Amino acid sequence: APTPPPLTAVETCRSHDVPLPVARHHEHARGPNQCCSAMTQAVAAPVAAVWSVLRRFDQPQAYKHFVKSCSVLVGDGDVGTLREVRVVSGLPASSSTERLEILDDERHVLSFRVVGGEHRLANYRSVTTLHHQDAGGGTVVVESYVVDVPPGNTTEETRVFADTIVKCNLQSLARIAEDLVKRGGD
Ligand SMILES: C[C@H](/C=C/[C@]1(O)[C@@]2(C)CO[C@]1(C)CC(=O)C2)CC(=O)O
Repeated sequence: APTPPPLTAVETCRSHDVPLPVARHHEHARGPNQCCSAMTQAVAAPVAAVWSVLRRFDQPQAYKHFVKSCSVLVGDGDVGTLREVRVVSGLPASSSTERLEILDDERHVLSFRVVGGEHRLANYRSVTTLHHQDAGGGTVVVESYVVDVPPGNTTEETRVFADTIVKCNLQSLARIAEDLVKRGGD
């Protein structure tokens, strides 16, 4: 059976009863040769614990296992900060220069965009938001992105590639935050 069309970010948010105002953050203007996607991750830890890991723009390697190292080129960790990410071997990438676009400690919204580097995901921009799960005190993470489809790849190939990395990142973020809470939130 043909793969179903990917849910739009707003539909994804709706499907996880994420309040629509938050879904607004995940509406990306998609150009003709771009692809976008959105996914969610449940975390058995409070929003504050997940946010404490997610918000560290200078330390993505805390949960992104494709990142070998990160150095801050400009800024102090707030909006406008530029980081240079070095990537593990085995990916069609070696480095990425990324700018922090949104860091909202009240509404738990983080967004960055790729502004350079040696890789194939030109103009990648993502938005990640955290939501309190009504029952159980856990967290739902919603992450969406928009990216150029590289020459020689289809939209679907691009989406599968980026989705796979984002899913790994979100699963790792969930484990790290859950361990943090188990260890007593040190
Ligand atoms: C898909 C996105 C990141 C991708 C990369 O950071 C990169 C921009 C350089 O290396 C990668 C890990 C893979 C790649 O090909 C393009 C997920 C995220 O980190 O938030």
